[in-house]
Amino acid sequence: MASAHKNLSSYDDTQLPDASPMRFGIVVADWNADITHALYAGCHETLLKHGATEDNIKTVQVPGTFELPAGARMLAGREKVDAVICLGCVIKGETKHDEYINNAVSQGLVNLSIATGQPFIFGVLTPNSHEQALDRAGGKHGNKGVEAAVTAIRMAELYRNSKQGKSSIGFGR
Ligand SMILES: Nc1c(NC[C@H](O)[C@H](O)[C@H](O)CO)[nH]c(=O)[nH]c1=O
Ligand SMILES: CC(=O)[C@@H](O)COP(=O)(O)O
Repeated sequence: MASAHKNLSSYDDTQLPDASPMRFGIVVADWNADITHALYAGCHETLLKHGATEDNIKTVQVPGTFELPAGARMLAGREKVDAVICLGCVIKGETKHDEYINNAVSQGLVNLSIATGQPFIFGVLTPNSHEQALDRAGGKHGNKGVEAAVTAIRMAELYRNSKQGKSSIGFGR
């Protein structure tokens, strides 16, 4: 199964940069809160584990996943952050409602990243069932909130280096 080979929840934490100087935003959707709040816990815990401080993590709650780009834009406009992590869970229903939300949000976050030059991380589950969501929110496929935090730390380093004019980043250079 694809998830078995792509589970960053069991990442090599010795390879991650020190997050102590970094500033993060987390935007979390309250729809399917049993899932998204578990993603949030995994994400927040991982940022702290790598040195981020409580003071340097700003959290915003929005009603649903569709509202994540707007919440992220407001947060990034107000706070000096090195990366914004967006957490949500859209469970497929009978109609194409999920597709409209997922397409809008993924495109919205890409647009924000390109327009601002800042990293906006897509931590949105798009499962077919509640069970698939649980599997990815601390279950058998790990916690995608942890993975979103790992991605945010790496992208925050890239963003901070690039602001300092460091053009050669990665592969030990
Ligand atoms: N069905 C799900 C939603 N729907 C709500 C939308 O995200 C949005 O809040 C509404 O359309 C008003 O703009 N949201 C989720 O996060 N997950 C769902 O499964
Ligand atoms: C996001 C969804 O697909 C869901 O909440 C909406 O359900 P439905 O498509 O059955 O109206």
